[in-house]
Amino acid sequence: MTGKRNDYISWDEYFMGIAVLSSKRSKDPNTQVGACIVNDQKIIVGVGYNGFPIGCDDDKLPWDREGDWCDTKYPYVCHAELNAILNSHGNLHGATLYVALFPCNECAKAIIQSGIKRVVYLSDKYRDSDSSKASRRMFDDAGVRYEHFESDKEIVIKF
Ligand SMILES: O=c1ccn([C@H]2C[C@H](O)[C@@H](COP(=O)(O)O)O2)c(=O)[nH]1
Ligand SMILES: [Zn+2]
Repeated sequence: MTGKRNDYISWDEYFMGIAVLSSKRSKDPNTQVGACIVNDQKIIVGVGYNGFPIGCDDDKLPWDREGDWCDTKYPYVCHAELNAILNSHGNLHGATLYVALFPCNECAKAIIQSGIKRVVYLSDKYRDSDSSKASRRMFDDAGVRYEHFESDKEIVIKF
């Protein structure tokens, strides 16, 4: 056989694959989110997933979705996009964020402020929420492009 193989994955599939793999580290029982930031040289400059802050015990803080706000996960969980930004090194201006879930309004603010200019997302399950509407509004104003990830590939990892 001669020549290169042609069933290799695209850059978008590669980086979204890393975002999805990162989500597998999440301990959230309902929604696992991973994020991967890539600079304009196609170099990964940050990864993250949703979880409690460093030093906060995942076995002690709540994972509930409902009840008294302080007894749910929401006030404590650090979102995947924010973790990826906080974990990043180097300049994020013009970078692309690959993320397993369309960013909430709080993450949208951090994305814009960090200089990220393109967001590629997989799930948009909260599309009709006020938070998603606010994110789209801010992205549109700030000139951040966002696009749904499309692929017909299946990537299986077996260890
Ligand atoms: O922009 C976002 C929005 C949400 N997340 C995280 C935060 C939570 O851990 C889950 C959402 O939980 P639900 O049970 O689906 O409400 O997703 C994130 O990382 N980034
Ligand atoms: Zn968020």
